[in-house]
Amino acid sequence: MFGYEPTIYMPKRLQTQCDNMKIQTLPPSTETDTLRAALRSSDVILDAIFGFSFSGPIRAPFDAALLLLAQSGLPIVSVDIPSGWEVEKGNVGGVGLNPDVLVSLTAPKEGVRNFKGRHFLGGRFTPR
Ligand SMILES: NC(=O)C1=CN([C@@H]2O[C@H](COP(=O)(O)OP(=O)(O)OC[C@H]3O[C@@H](n4cnc5c(N)ncnc54)[C@H](O)[C@@H]3O)[C@@H](O)[C@H]2O)[C@H](O)CC1
Repeated sequence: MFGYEPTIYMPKRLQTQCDNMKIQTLPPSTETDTLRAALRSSDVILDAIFGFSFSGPIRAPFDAALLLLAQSGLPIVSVDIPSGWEVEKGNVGGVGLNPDVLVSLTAPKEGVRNFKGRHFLGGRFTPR
């Protein structure tokens, strides 16, 4: 896909598209072996697990998954809000990822006000 070989963890509603495009997927599981193996052969994590509807405490299997992602040492790019952060309060539970790059969608969310990494704003903007 554009020269990349993505592996998608828990694609949920995108499973059909992934199958059609022959993109490797990892199904929901409390076992972390497949995710751990995929991380070993990855260069970067594109984090889009949770967005602004996340509120703690984090439930399984995401607790173990987020820990693995954080411990992988790979660069992380988060979409809209880092997974595990609450939209208004930020990383209050301390379980959230700490990405190198954040791409906020439409508008930065209050919870990332003190985010210190590279921060981009993306989306569709309409003129007044
Ligand atoms: N709608 C808009 O105007 C915009 C939306 N944006 C982004 O779009 C997605 C919307 O995704 P949504 O499904 O509403 O929310 P999440 O991605 O956060 O996923 C909800 C999902 O997570 C589960 N969950 C919540 N808390 C926990 C927890 N503690 N442990 C485990 N699982 C949890 C919940 O059950 C749901 O299944 C979103 O990314 C927005 O950020 C843009 O902002 C653009 C405008």
